[in-house]
Amino acid sequence: MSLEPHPARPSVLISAAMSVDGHIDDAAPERLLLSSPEDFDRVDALRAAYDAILVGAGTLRADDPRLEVRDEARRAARVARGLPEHPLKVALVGHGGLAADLRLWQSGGAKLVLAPDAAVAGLRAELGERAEVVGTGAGLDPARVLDALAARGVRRLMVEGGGAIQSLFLTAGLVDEIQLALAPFFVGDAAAPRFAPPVAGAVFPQDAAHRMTLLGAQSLGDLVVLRYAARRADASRVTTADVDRMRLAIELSRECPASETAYSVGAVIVAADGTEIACGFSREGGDDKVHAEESALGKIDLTDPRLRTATIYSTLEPCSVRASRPHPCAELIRAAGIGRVVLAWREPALFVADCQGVELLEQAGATVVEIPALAEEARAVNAHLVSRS
Ligand SMILES: NC(=O)C1=CN([C@@H]2O[C@H](COP(=O)(O)OP(=O)(O)OC[C@H]3O[C@@H](n4cnc5c(N)ncnc54)[C@H](OP(=O)(O)O)[C@@H]3O)[C@@H](O)[C@H]2O)C=CC1
Ligand SMILES: Nc1c(N[C@@H]2O[C@H](COP(=O)(O)O)[C@@H](O)[C@H]2O)[nH]c(=O)[nH]c1=O
Repeated sequence: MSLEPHPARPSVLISAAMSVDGHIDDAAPERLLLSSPEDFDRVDALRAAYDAILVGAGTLRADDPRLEVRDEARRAARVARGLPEHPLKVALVGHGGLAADLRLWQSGGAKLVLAPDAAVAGLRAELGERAEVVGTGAGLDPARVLDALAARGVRRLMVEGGGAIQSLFLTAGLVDEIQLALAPFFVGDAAAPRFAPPVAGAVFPQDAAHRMTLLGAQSLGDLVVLRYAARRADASRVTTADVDRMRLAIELSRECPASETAYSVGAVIVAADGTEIACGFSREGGDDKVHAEESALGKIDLTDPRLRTATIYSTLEPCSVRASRPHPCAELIRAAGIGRVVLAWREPALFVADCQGVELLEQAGATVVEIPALAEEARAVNAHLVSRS
């Protein structure tokens, strides 16, 4: 576990072609061409403008794509700008099982396979020199995928699909723009893959109350290409639901066994759909060292996919150093993949001279939100300590 600061995450474009009834392919084994030649040329120009192109394992298996910049002049223009001929080709893979003779491996340009740590050894054995294989931790958190790409100098990422990967980035609130080519026909098969299918337990931030901004609609022969600013989730805003959940965390903090040497803190972890995942409080369960966040995190399954879009509420700023345990709570929170942290009260200089919990979390890419209106209530539970500070 480490909390290295990371360079800015790349901007993310989702590019896809869809039938008017919302499908990105049919159910037949051959790849369905939704785009026209002019539209494929538009996609080629887009590819040439990006640092990396990403697809999921499902697309690799179904379509066997090359993901190349086809147009020679565009490749030459990239080289003239000091770039490689082709953008970095990135595959997100969950379990392995990629054929050694996929066209991607024979095609030009560097290839990077990102996979959960558990799948890395198998993929390296499968692929040999065909692609670099890098582990992303316990699962495939899209924010960590972006961090890994940022560390390789990727500033602009084009996500080409498929459906599961579109939903993964969209529901994580990590997409800046969508370019959707609408093909003038129906697929008419419920078994056919659809654009951005629903994901259990996840919500799309671009809902009816948060409509996307139309950037343009271009006619291209019989297709129309829609461009939307996808509006990232505004995670830095305090919502009414945040206040309600922080009040719950403050209630929990009142359950802490009394201590003269440690704060009483409550913590609640909530999924993006509002479901409570876990909660905890300081010194819970007879463990006189356990912190509230640590206690809550200790009750969850760290592979739970809801964590990547979850929020943790803590009445006190998560700790940045600990004498009694190896990992401070700021580190535990990021290691769990939780990207949003809401707190009521910054840690005063009493037990630790200068708590850096907020700074550590922000450096690690988390969004930290304070609710100053509830600070006094959270502090009051600790009045016997802070009256001395
Ligand atoms: N019309 C268009 O513009 C496009 C259409 N397509 C179509 O999309 C279809 C493929 O889409 P789909 O089957 O959804 O596959 P995807 O390409 O979206 O890949 C999904 C796979 O990605 C891996 N993965 C890694 N991390 C995650 C995660 N956190 N969540 C979900 N998946 C993860 C899994 O691999 P593993 O199986 O190893 O666990 C999973 O099976 C094809 O029919 C293709 O033709 C694709 C691109 C563009
Ligand atoms: N079928 C379809 C798309 N499919 C996308 O194009 C990829 C294939 O790229 P290549 O290797 O260059 O042929 C494929 O894997 C998928 O990402 N894209 C589109 O713009 N329109 C389409 O109709």
